[in-house]
Amino acid sequence: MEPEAPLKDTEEAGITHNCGVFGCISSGEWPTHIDVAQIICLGLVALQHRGQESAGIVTSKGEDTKRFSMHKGMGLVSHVFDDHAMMKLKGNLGIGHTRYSTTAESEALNCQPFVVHTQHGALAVAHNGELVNAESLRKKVLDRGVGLSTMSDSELITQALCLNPPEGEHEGPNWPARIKHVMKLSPLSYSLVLMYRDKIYGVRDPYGNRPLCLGKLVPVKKRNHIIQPKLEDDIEGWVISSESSGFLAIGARYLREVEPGEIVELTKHGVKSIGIVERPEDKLPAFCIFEYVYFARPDSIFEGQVVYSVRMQCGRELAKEAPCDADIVSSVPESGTAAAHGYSRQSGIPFAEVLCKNRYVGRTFIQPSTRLRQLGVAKKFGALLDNVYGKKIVLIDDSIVRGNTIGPIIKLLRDAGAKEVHIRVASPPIKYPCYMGINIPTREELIANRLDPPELAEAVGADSLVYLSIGGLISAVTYSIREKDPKKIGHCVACLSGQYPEKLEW
Ligand SMILES: O=P(O)(O)OC[C@H]1O[C@H](OP(=O)(O)OP(=O)(O)O)[C@H](O)[C@@H]1O
Ligand SMILES: NC(=O)CC[C@H](N)C(=O)O
Ligand code: SF4
Ligand SMILES: [Mg+2]
Repeated sequence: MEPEAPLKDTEEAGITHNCGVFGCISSGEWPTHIDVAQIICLGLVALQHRGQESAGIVTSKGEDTKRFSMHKGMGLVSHVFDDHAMMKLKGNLGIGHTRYSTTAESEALNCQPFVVHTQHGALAVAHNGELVNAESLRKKVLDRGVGLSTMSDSELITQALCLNPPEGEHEGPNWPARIKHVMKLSPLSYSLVLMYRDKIYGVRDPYGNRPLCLGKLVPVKKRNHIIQPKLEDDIEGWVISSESSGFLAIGARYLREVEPGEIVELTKHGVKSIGIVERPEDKLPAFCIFEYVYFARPDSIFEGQVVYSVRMQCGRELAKEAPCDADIVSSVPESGTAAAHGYSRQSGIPFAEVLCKNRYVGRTFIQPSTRLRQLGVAKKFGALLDNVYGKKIVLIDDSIVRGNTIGPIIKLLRDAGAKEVHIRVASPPIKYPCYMGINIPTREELIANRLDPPELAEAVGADSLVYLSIGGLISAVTYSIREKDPKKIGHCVACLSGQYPEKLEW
């Protein structure tokens, strides 16, 4: 059967937009022997999946409040940071950013980190998230008679940090108090890294909506290809990052997550927690559940668990909720694969690959024109004929958003001789917009608002189609952390349920 409605007027696939933030500070004697800018650059490469529009790095020697070295530009990290750019970036500490725009245009003006000159010297800020009350905060800042040069909510945060805290300041700037003040003015969503003179601050909003974690840089001694840390006191520095995925690549060891509402301070002497801004009493954390489902790299760690293992558990839950009589379980690579392995283990049906992905075509949504985007899926996959021909297949994908991807893939499999194709989706139907840093299509564009599962199955040419339930997703995500204090566990599922962590301003 030819795929119908979901493929009309298609533009892109998936849910888009996030950002990556990264910071690094060297320990011991300054000037340091480690190449801080290079570490940040590699750290950003490992966060590239979070943002591919622009990238920037700001470094500092840590002795001067007036001067930072900075390089920012449009495009991928490897494109922005050529040898010439890297030469400019000297220093003992620095922060970096890789961006997908949410609140202002994707153009050079809005590249991050933002640098602002305060009454006490230069401050650099990198932000992942989106302020839910940007409008009123914007008004507050503008009412002080200060101008903003962009529409970016990240620049707004930077300027809001220039406001003196209500209790005033006596001996120079009190950054922790300023940060707390801004956190009280805006509850979410942000994970921030800030640099002022010889310090980096890391900040996670009180709901912990966006991820942020800490690592330590250990000396790299290659022996049998294993990175061996020497003694504890040999630590070469500290890093802070949206995800831990890049830590091994830069010789860093995972330390811990920054807690919801926590402010941490990184200096040449170490990392310390300098305060927590609490949520309202009755509120649980609201960590974005789609970090587990789709955004994050599978080797990252959130809440003490590896993302890949959580995705496998989603597949197990799906097998319990939506069993299927089939010859093989397979996946839509990349993000659906871990869940397919979980489904296979739970059901006892063997896993086999049915699609070969062209690794040089990136996530579908980054394609530049409508025509190329429409061709996206076809450009991206080929069918593995021997695994497909005459088979009843359960095909797992992590999510269905606009419904652009799944129809052409089913057609590809049928053309290759598949006997039956049953779709199982390792997350629930997405029905509502996100106001916290993720660009989810409009309600009309979201296929789950137009077609229920049997209608969608028919439209995309599947023999059956079942989504994981919200309860099933939450139990997969909390499966390995169920022993933890229940007050410390909570996930945002607003795009699935319509229940937002805070009352929205509009
Ligand atoms: O319903 P749609 O709007 O078509 O979007 C859903 C698809 O988009 C994402 O894949 P993507 O190709 O972006 O990335 P991936 O390789 O990480 O799976 C997601 O994993 C689904 O496969
Ligand atoms: N996706 C993000 O986290 C974006 C951060 C910020 N709102 C911007 O648009 O630059
Ligand atoms: S609404 Fe959805 S995408 Fe947005 S933060 Fe919540 S779970 Fe994540
Ligand atoms: Mg996919």
